Amino acid sequence: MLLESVVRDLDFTIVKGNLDVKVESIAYDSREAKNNSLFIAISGFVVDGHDFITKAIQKGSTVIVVEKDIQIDSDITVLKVPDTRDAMALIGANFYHNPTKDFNLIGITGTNGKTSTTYFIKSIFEQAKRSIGLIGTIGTVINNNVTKNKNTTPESLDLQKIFADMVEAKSDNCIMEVSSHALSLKRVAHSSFNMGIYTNLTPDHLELHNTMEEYFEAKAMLFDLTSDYNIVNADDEYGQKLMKRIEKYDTELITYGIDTKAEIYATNINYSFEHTTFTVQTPKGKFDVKVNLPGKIYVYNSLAAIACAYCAGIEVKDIQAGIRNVEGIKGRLEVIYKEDDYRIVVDFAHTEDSLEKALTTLRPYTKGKIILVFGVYAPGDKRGLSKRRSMGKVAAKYADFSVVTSDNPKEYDPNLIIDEISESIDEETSSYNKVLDREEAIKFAIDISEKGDTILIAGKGHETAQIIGKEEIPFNETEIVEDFMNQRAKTRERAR
Ligand SMILES: CC(=O)N[C@H]1[C@@H](OP(=O)(O)OP(=O)(O)OC[C@H]2O[C@@H](n3ccc(=O)[nH]c3=O)[C@H](O)[C@@H]2O)O[C@H](CO)[C@@H](O)[C@@H]1O[C@H](C)C(=O)N[C@@H](C)C(=O)N[C@H](CCC(=O)O)C(=O)O
Ligand SMILES: Nc1ncnc2c1ncn2[C@@H]1O[C@H](COP(=O)(O)OP(=O)(O)OP(=O)(O)O)[C@@H](O)[C@H]1O
Repeated sequence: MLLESVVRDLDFTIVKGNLDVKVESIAYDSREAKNNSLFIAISGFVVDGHDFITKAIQKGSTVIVVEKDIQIDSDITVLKVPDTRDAMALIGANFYHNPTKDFNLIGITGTNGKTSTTYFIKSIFEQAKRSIGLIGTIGTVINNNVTKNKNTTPESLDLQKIFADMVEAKSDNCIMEVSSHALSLKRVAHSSFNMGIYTNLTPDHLELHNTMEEYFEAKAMLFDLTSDYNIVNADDEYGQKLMKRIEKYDTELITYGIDTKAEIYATNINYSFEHTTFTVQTPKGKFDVKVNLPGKIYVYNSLAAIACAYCAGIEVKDIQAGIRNVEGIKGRLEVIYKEDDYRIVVDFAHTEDSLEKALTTLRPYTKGKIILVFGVYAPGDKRGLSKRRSMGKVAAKYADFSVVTSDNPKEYDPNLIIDEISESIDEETSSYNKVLDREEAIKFAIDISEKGDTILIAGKGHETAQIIGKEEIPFNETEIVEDFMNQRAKTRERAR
């Protein structure tokens, strides 16, 4: 593609060279630069992409896009823009022929419930025979092929490529999780969203956003990018705030809730561990729904999906079947071992709110004790302290016994992280133990458990690796529990 087309609608100045250059590929990492590529220099959190321009040129880049004044001697084209992250989103959209204009793009944001809601939406759309791609924490799904993403919401250039792949695969719809990082770091800039869905807002990622207000503003940005419908949880305090923020927009606002009467709301809710049934009231009438997951959180998540399907004009029978067909979601209150009323459950809860919700959801179905195995995934320095303390408080309040262990310590000292969580628990109760190694922590929890207990292994959910230092170490909680239980059964058999 000619550079002139690649930079269409971009705000830039030509530092040197001209626009009559053929661009064969685009890179934001010098290691990915190829012959006749355009390299975009991003000022990162760790390093500065402007320091890798020479490397990119050595690898064949012939166009460089910068946001800083940089001396470049090579005989190439250099463009300067106010913000290279924003420029990358527009350049990506241009290079891949604006794929989001060719399908119905639905974005979902909020602290918790995004992944689960996307799975309900996907199932409903498929039931209605509408093709749909998915982008989120579990990966990208196109025609049921799953590929992993580095981030929940990929970098803008990668995202535009995924959108283009979806258009090529003839997906008419795309449901994607939009993280607050993505909104702040312009990963979804220049994408045309038809619908935006808001779930809830509770403390998380404050190392990037500093305050809840900043965090809210980041999430709210999604609703500046939507054209047709905004779907908002009316029971959520920040949802109410969002509704006020967007009330003047032309986009139609559809609310959902349980405690607040909203456009889409649930009544007659009946809970059991295996499933929840309720009646949904909509402006066009009511119908019954069955969700195969326990607790109020999955009523919310299915309501968000129902509101989305309602806006898309999907028939009631397809909505009902679509929700019912979701048998369970990997790593979301997933029972990985069961013997009578004894259960071992894996859940992706990794914030104070989700941990509280997971523990309170399990409580009514636990005859004995709830034993919680958890760590905290947050920067191991001062920035992660409040998360460690508040998750410690939740554990002390809602679990009967906590085994404090490592989550993804990354480059931080896991012992310090565990000590800080434990200090917070210790202010309330002495019912906890520290076990550094996560596998040993799981085994310890099983060893101290009794009939009727529930063990909740929280934090990693569907993940199959632990990040220690810079290494990703395979770590599969389901396999660890299965192997350990098999071994125990054999040992007991031999002892008889
Ligand atoms: C804080 C954050 O979001 N960081 C993202 C950011 O990294 P960064 O700005 O620190 O990049 P950097 O390492 O300083 O490098 C700067 C630039 O130099 C380039 N470079 C670097 C080295 C080199 O040799 N050559 C070169 O050109 C890099 O490619 C980059 O363009 O840009 C990178 C490239 O796009 C992202 O991969 C990276 O996500 C990291 C891995 C991350 O952990 N992000 C998390 C916090 C995140 O985004 N999470 C959200 C929310 C998840 C949730 O729902 O909870 C998500 O959407 O995943
Ligand atoms: N509506 C909800 N409100 C509060 N907590 C929830 C809700 N739905 C799910 N959870 C809890 O949050 C955890 C993560 O859920 P899910 O993966 O759906 O959220 P997410 O928003 O995609 O999270 P992430 O962005 O971190 O991937 C679940 O394992 C569960 O413990």
